Amino acid sequence: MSNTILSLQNVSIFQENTSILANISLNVNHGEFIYLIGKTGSGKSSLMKTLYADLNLTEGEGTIVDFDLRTLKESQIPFLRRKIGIVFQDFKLLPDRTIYKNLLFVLKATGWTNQNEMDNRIEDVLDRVGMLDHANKMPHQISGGEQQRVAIARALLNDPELILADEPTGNLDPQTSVEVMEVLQKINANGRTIIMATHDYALLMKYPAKTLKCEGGQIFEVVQKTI
Ligand SMILES: Nc1ncnc2c1ncn2[C@@H]1O[C@H](COP(=O)(O)OP(=O)(O)OP(=O)(O)O)[C@@H](O)[C@H]1O
Repeated sequence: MSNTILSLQNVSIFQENTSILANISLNVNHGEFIYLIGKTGSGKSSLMKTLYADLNLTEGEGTIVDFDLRTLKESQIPFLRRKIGIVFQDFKLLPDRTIYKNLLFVLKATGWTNQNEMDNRIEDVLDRVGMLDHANKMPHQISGGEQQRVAIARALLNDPELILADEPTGNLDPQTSVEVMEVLQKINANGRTIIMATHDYALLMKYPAKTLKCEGGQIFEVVQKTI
């Protein structure tokens, strides 16, 4: 098996015909933790969206968790999304149902049918993020940090090889950010690859890792002291 989980070659990314990132190349190996930084509007979210096929890849070559982004068909997107866990800044939990039912909804939507297996899986992922005791609460009954833990649990449901986290601590206070980061670190220590877009330089300093910066339509690796 190749050690590469993500490869982009000479990729250009557009939003409504405007070039956002031009002719970029990057390679991510299994098990890496990668930060993606850069000013507002520099293209971090556009890159993330390309990786989870919310934006079509129209220029260059890209493969991710063994899917070819250039030739990916609409019908393959659900299968790609099962191998990628996505975590957003604003959690995106369904407000009208409990934590348990939020997770059940995702399992059913991704093809699970056996009730015992679904219950075991939900218990497992909630336990991993320390939220097992909150399964029957509604999203509004838990804090932002707890909602983000649940969102991470949701991303883990299908045991993805790669987690894409787009500013996962953007709505959290510094202490809660550290707690959520500890969860992501643990997931990475268990062998999962994580790409995390962030503006939180305090976290970068506390948890050093390979850092890629979007700037001027390009993406390049930076060493921490020059950030
Ligand atoms: N749906 C869209 N339609 C048109 N233009 C868009 C769309 N989404 C983003 N853009 C533009 O693409 C550029 C890159 O935006 P993007 O969201 O990728 O940046 P970012 O680095 O993630 O910013 P932030 O740190 O604020 O999240 C910006 O100029 C933005 O206005």
